[in-house]
Amino acid sequence: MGKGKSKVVCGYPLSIFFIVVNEFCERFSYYGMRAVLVLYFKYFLRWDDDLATSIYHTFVALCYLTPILGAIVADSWLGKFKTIIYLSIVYAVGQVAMAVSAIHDITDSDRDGTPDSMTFHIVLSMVGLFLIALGTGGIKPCVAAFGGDQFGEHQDRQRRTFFSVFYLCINGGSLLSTIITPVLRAQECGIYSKQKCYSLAFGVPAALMVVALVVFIIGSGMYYKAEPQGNIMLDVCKCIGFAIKNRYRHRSKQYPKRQHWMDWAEEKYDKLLIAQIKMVLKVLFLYIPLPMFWTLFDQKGSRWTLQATTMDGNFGALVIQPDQMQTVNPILILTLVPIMDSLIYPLIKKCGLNFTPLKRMTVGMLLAAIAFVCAALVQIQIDVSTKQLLHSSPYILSGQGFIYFKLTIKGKANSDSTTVHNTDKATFTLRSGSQSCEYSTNFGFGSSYTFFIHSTLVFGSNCQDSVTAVEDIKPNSVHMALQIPQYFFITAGEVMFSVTGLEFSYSQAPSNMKAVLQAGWLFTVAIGNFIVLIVAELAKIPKQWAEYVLFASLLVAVCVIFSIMAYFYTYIDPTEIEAQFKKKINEDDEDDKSKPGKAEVEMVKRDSIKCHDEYDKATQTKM
Ligand SMILES: NCC(=O)N[C@@H](CCC(N)=O)C(=O)O
Repeated sequence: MGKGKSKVVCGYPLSIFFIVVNEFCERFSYYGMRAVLVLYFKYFLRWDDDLATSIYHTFVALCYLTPILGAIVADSWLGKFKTIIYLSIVYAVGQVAMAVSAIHDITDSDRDGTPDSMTFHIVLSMVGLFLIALGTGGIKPCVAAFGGDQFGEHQDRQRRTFFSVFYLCINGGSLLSTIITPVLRAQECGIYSKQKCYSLAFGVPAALMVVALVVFIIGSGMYYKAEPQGNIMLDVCKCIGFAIKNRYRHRSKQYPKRQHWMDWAEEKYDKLLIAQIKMVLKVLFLYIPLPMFWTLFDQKGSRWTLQATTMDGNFGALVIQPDQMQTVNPILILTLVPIMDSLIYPLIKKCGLNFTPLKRMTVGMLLAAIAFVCAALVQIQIDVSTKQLLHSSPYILSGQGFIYFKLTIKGKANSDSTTVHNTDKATFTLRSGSQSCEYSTNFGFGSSYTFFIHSTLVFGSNCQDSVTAVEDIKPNSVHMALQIPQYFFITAGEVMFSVTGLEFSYSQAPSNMKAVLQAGWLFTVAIGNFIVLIVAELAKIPKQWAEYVLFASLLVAVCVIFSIMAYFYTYIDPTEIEAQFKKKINEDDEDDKSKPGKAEVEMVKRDSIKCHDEYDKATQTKM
């Protein structure tokens, strides 16, 4: 059944239990730390919003670039198992560095509650983040591919289920940590003085990373560990370089054409390697349009959260903060993945439709585009209902015996600033020397008020009558629940696109390049994030709804291109192709030994024909 020494439970190798638990803990660690990172920059390191945002996105982008490094190390040097162990240690050290960097007491020699040497905290946290990006990115392509490796050749169904469960664990970990770490951060802790407890908010993810590592090591005896097969990336680059050079040297018409430009490497390179490179190039070519999906998907954390700040988060007993709306995504993932796997896909199959991976991914893209149309409609609703400036208070009342102050009620979640939460009855204390009095009022989410305090105010008495509140900006009236449809569509799209793509990247990769192709898949996420920055910077569309429509249209256009490319894609079984190649190569070697005088040029031609035959035989199914 499975390939390792693992026991088999209900048709699944027991070893994958350790892999999915490891993933759960690792994702808890990653998303938990990420959830409070911007607030740490802003309120602990005292950075402004722009610097905090830029460093945050640079960190996320780095997390999706380092998978290439991890994959190269795994596939060509250490193997996936050792790579996961070593990089998990690097990762855990990074998380611990973050936790330590957030202990204000370390440099708070005057014990006033603020660090005295910010440089120490900044340097330590940057080193921590670099190690985390190296660790999380490095192990990411290896863990998924290592899980896939545990299944035997005839366990396609189980392997597909594994990738779904794997995705559930990612989102289970992310959901829990996104709820828990902000709560931990809001606690107060410290030795000399009590401050917001970022060290605890980073410390718990660090502990979870150690748990992830321990769980992974416990499963050690059960795993199937494929041996690394030399510096495959270097071989691939050399082989491609040689094919291009050789093709250029033989550009004259007198040389017969070859079926594929990579066949020009045949004079020097193993036919198996050439076939494997062809497989990888085919999939990488198909990846070209994919970043556009991530461009839309990753705006949940930016544009959609900003949109939520202009909405009403009052759900009766529960007041939802704008950034908490993001938890709708993992909640929906946990609901939709089982529904899709056990109901929708089998139903589609029963109807006789062949809903292939590439068709699923195409539908996933369309759903993401629909999500952005929903976001645009919500935005129009917000724009219509919004925020007219009712008064320009300073001009109305200057010099009339009033002093005034302005208060904006922001929909920020648990920020460290003095935030008055939606529908809270806020109480202000007005002081003059030792005298004071209190003023209370109710606020609406997103509203802005100017308070006029009469200069004849008598302290000691109730100051309620001496303060006049004027509403400058109306409270948000469009409810955050209206974001649920866009979250639903983007998450349904994610299930079809991302879960399927993860498995597709594994199943279509040659045995020695599984992690490399996973890294290629993750690289599309990094590119997608860069596109957000570029489009947001260059397009500068004044209306937010129009920007949403632009992104939706771009994705639909890209989706059409992808569906055409997918139509011409032929699914392969890399294991079968590799086995056939190895067999043929052995037969040829035997042949050559028995016929030593055969002309070399004839041999190249014959092998080339066989090579195409094997490849063609094994690539029959279309989109
Ligand atoms: N719902 C978020 C999620 O599942 N994220 C996954 C996949 C991210 C990606 N872009 O590939 C994760 O591994 O964090």
